[in-house]
Amino acid sequence: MDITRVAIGIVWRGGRVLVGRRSQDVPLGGAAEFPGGKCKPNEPPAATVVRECREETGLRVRVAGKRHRCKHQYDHGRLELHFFDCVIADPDGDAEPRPPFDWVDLQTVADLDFPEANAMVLSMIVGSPLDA
Ligand SMILES: Nc1nc2c([nH]c(=O)n2[C@@H]2O[C@H](COP(=O)(O)OP(=O)(O)OP(=O)(O)O)[C@@H](O)[C@H]2O)c(=O)[nH]1
Repeated sequence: MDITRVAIGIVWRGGRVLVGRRSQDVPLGGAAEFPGGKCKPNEPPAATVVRECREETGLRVRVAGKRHRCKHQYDHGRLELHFFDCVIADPDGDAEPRPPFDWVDLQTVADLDFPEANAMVLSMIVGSPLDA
């Protein structure tokens, strides 16, 4: 069965991370989400995450490191998810994300309703935040 590669960014700034909300008309509509999306054919996940963060939030990020990789079966398909820790590329520049994305502290993140596949990475980031 086909597996779709997805790259997701945990974008850090001052102990907070970027979180948005999926629109209602897509799979897992209304759930909280980190910026990210499907990899294009032959696109490395680390490149996807930079592209998707820019498209979705308007912010330029750089990858600080790999955080987690997992496979997950949803009703809408089987995914291979690549999670990356990211930071704002220009730390002195504008870091105001485009709505619905916003900077959210980890205590709040832990209480939000994310897609199932995020469960492991959520406990990882709460237990071991990136100092950025
Ligand atoms: N962006 C994002 N997607 C996530 C997260 N967790 C998670 O399971 N996913 C899943 O990963 C997949 C991402 O696909 P997407 O539909 O957002 O991708 P995309 O932006 O390329 O969409 P498009 O097909 O409309 O261009 C969805 O199935 C989504 O449910 C998350 O934290 N952020």
